[in-house]
Amino acid sequence: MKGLFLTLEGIDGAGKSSHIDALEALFKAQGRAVTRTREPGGTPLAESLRTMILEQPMDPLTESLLVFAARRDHVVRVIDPALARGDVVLCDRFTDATFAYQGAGRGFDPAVLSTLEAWVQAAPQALLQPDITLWFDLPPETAAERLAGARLPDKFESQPVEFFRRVAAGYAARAAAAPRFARIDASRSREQVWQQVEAVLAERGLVAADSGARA
Ligand SMILES: Nc1ncnc2c1ncn2[C@@H]1O[C@H](COP(=O)(O)OP(=O)(O)OP(=O)(O)O)[C@@H](O)[C@H]1O
Ligand SMILES: Cc1cn([C@H]2C[C@H](O)[C@@H](COP(=O)(O)O)O2)c(=O)[nH]c1=O
Repeated sequence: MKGLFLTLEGIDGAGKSSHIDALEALFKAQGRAVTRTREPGGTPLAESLRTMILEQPMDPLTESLLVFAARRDHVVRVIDPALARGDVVLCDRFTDATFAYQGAGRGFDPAVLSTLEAWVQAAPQALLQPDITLWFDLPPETAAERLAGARLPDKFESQPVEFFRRVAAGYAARAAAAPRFARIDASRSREQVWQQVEAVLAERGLVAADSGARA
């Protein structure tokens, strides 16, 4: 069976992670093997880099290089082998996050990011890209309200709302340019958000219409 690469994207606090358990259950109920992972991270080396990226101040080029270094290790050790086995890879963030955060958020040159992407995601036929990207779209003010008090903010979560407006605009631009994006209105209740996720997967023929899984 052909592997399926599904990524979840959105600003911090958009509600992505709240649906990963249900996504895993949904695909497993269809008889699929699932590899769950995240970025930055997903391998011991990439998780070490994640700690640096999320905790230490650095300039946007350093940040971009570390994010792509982590991604290279992740792609080679986890994502490529899982897709070759025919797994569904559920990845909490991937390269769209780099264009949104380092590109739109930090103002770093997207042409340099595209070059790094080409090196890191090089594949025999074409660039490795997600088959589908669930984009959890939520106003930054609502995300900030949801995150307030929920956990200790990391380097990115401590950024002002203007930063997240730019990140959100970055995601919107990526989504407008690539049909693999499916916009999820993340301002709804958890149940309504999950219903949108299920509907999108069914519309795209990735799961059976009435799968029975619940968020
Ligand atoms: N639909 C919803 N309505 C209200 N609150 C929600 C909803 N979905 C998630 N939340 C809450 O919002 C907060 C952020 O959710 P979650 O951790 O899933 O977001 P995230 O996109 O994974 O964030 P991050 O990328 O920063 O880890 C959590 O406290 C979660 O319980
Ligand atoms: C992949 C990737 C991530 N980031 C940022 C986005 C988030 O603020 C954190 C990851 O935290 P999460 O709770 O696991 O979502 O990292 C980034 O700036 N660039 C990237 O490429």
